[in-house]
Formats: sequence, C-alpha cells, structure tokens
Amino acid sequence: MTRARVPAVRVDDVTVRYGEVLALEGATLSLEAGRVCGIIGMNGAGKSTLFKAMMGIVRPDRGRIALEGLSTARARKSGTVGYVPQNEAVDWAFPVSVRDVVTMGRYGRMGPTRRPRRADRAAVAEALDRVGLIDLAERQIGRLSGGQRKRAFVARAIAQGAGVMLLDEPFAGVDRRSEQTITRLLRELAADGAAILVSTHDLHALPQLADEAILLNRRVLLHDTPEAVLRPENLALAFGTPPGDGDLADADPSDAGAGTGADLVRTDPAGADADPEPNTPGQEQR
Ligand SMILES: Nc1ncnc2c1ncn2[C@@H]1O[C@H](COP(=O)(O)OP(=O)(O)OP(=O)(O)O)[C@@H](O)[C@H]1O
Repeated sequence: MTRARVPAVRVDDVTVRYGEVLALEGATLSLEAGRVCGIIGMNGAGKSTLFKAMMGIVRPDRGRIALEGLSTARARKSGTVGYVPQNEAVDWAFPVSVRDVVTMGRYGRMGPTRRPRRADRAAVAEALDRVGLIDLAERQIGRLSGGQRKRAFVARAIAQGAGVMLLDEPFAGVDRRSEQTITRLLRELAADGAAILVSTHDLHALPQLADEAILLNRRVLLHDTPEAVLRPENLALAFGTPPGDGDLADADPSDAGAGTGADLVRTDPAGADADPEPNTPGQEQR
C-alpha cells in the first residue's frame, strides 16, 4: 500500500494585507522534503511577506499554512522551521557572539533555562564547522563580513535541525565564495531531507541552486523548473520586460525591505506560541 506523502511545506490560498497594501493574494504552493525552491520576483512582490507568514510573524487575512503538517506557531516553537532573514531585519550591534547566535537555534530543545547541554554544544560546534566559522565563533556577530553573517544564520538553522528552511535573499551583499559555500550547504541540507525556500535576485545562480522555482508577484504566477521560470516570456509575466543582466536587484531599488524574526532579529511582535498581531502599515521597521 502506498501512502500519500504530506508536503513539507503547504501554503494554501494565503492573502496578507498591511492596512491598504495587499502584499500577498491567494498565494498557493507546496514543496516536498529534499527539494530546494527559488523564489523570484520584483522588489515588493511579497517574498519577505511570504516568509514572515510562514514564520507566523505576520498573520494572513485568509488561507492556511502547514509546515511538516504543523501550524506556523507550532513549527516555530518546535524548531521545525529555520529562518535566515534579510540583513536589514537584524540588529547587528546586539552584543552576542557568532556562537551565541548559532546556539539560539537550540533554544527550542533547551527548555526554559536555556542552558546548553553537551549535545547542544556539540551541535553548535558542528554547525559552525560546516559553514567555516569555527575560528570566528567568539567574535561579535556584527564584526563579520556580509557573507559570514549569512553563514552564521545558516549555521543557526543547521544547529536547530530545521526540516523546513526559509532564506530571504541569502546572497545579497555576499561575496562569490560565500555564495558558493551557502549554495553547496543548501544542496547538502536538501540531500539530508530538508525542504528549502530561498528568495533571490540572482538569476544566474538559480539553476545550480534550486530544483524548482516560483515566480511571485503577490500571487504565485508560475511554479516550475528553474529553466522554465527563467524563460524570457515567463520572466516578463513578473517583470514586464525581462531583466537583461540576470540580476533583479536593479529592478526596483526603491524598496530596501525589512523584516522581523526571532531573538536579535528586530521587532518581533509575536512569541512563538502567540498569534501574530494584525498587520498594520508600518508595524515593522521599514
Ligand atoms: N510593515 C509593512 N507595512 C506596510 N507595508 C508593508 C510592510 N511590509 C511590507 N509592506 C509592503 O508589502 C509589499 C510586499 O513587501 P515584501 O517586503 O514582502 O516584498 P519583497 O518581495 O520581499 O520585496 P524585496 O525584494 O524588496 O525584499 C510591498 O508593497 C511592501 O511595501
């Protein structure tokens, strides 16, 4: 007897508004375990909002989200979902070391005392080693390069053992070597069974990075192979005219984007098990 597989990620008809702004409209997608899915779309297309809805940081007006069959609140509390936020969403002056940041990925397992046990320390050290940051473990998080900062957050999700990983523009402001390291790590984590969603402006990197891709413009316009999504006629669906240089960062530089997350990530309006507040314009720092 074959059992139907439950997708690791299921987003069903999700609409999110910030006051008058309709950021997502009936977005629907699913992703199996072991797959990497790239999300592309213009600035303001709703990529960060999709991730925030999946983290339970913003509340959908409509629709349902399940991560490994769990609600967003449960998935976040249990450490099922890991999040690498945009740079702007993090308070880099926060007085924590790289090791502290990665250790935060273990909080869900540590209980209320948050005292790391041997297994926690070992998982943190292994994650730091995997991303190549073991030698910088005691450095304050803000004293890292852009690529190293991203790798620190990837290490946090690795230490967490997250089955679903959401990465919001992990290649923005990152050198080529870090980009390659992060791409290789994500491929390895998917091979180990994680379901990974990555928003990116870097179209060149998409085929190497992702098994599938989504073209987003408030709605899911297309969900197909990276090659299909990158066809000019399909890019034109989202961008009007396809971007010529293979990098969408220039498509609309007006909106720098910002977000929220957990711990040192700014303006977290909701605890892991609390319902997020209704979304009001400017609720988050933009
Ligand atoms: N806190 C907020 N208050 C009001 N409007 C918001 C807020 N956050 C996002 N928006 C708006 O919602 C829409 C979607 O924004 P979102 O940040 O999700 O897009 P994005 O695709 O991630 O963009 P970028 O590529 O610039 O990061 C945009 O019009 C944005 O201006």
